Amino acid sequence: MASENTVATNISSIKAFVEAINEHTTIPSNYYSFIDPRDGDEVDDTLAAFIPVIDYSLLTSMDSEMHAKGIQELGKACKEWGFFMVINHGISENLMESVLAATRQFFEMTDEEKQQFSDKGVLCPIRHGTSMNTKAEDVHFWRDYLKVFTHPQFCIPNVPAGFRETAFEYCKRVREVTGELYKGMSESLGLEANAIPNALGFGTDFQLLVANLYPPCPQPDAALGQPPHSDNGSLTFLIQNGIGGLQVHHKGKWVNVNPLSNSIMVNISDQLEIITNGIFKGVLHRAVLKNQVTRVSLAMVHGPSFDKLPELVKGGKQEFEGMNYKQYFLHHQGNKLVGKTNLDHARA
Ligand SMILES: O=C(O)CCC(=O)C(=O)O
Ligand SMILES: [Fe+2]
Repeated sequence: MASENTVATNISSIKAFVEAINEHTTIPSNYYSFIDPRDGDEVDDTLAAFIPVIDYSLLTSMDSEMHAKGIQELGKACKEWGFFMVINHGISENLMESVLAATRQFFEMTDEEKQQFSDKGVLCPIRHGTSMNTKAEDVHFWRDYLKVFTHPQFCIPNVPAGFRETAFEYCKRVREVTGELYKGMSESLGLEANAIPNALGFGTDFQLLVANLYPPCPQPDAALGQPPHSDNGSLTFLIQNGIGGLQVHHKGKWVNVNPLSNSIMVNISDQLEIITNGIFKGVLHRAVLKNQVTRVSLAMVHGPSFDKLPELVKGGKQEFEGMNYKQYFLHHQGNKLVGKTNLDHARA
């Protein structure tokens, strides 16, 4: 039995750790994110009803009034929340469920089967591991992950059966929606539609699949699945297995996200904040835990082309220094994630 005084060392999978403990009442002390449960962290659910909903069919509409309405709503969401739910995106519920099921099956493979994918470094195209960055962090997180490069090269493993095919289709569809959102965002800033796609090198852009597994946690109020952070790319798409856990930070409060059925949660990330000179905000977010069920989420991170220096699309006093995305990615993934401090690294 784990006790409050236990410091867990060498946990290479929190899933395996949880399965090995039959009776557990406390978590290892180096998983405590909060001294007192959720110490000083106010959750305000009255804000949840105001989370922006973006109707994708408006953005792609041939009707100019409808299109303009979609653009206006998208721009507002990017500026005020840095987060929204997309509806009517045209990606079938069946595909979303299949890719989540295949992801879950990946984690359900034996430790021996997963061993070949164990994390060997940030630039490794397939890596399976636990927490966020076990080498750099003092506190660990109740999460196992699989991270795979999916564009320009598609590197999904051949196991479990069907994972590669389903993920290929999902990644392709999500990238199409990303391209349209980039165009809509450009227009919302009064720029021509291709301004953001061009600034990010869309075409040879980077796409990363991040699968997250959060096993049941005996003290869900003491630990976190992921700490408060912003994502390193430009736009992240998130779906989950029907179990909530994402919280976004808005106006100084945490807000639980309960996505509308068949919607995709989208967050603005650091690279869009950089190229818009801070007009769009990368949202601070974190993952909280449950004590009875396993949560699976699938984040598709979209970033600029790896070797391109993303270009500024909005003028004014430049808030950020140019840094190519590969450098930024290495910095973000190779260090401890503390809020949005990685963005400070790119500040002018
Ligand atoms: O699982 C979640 O709700 C959050 C995932 C996330 O923030 C990430 O993978 O970057
Ligand atoms: Fe994230």
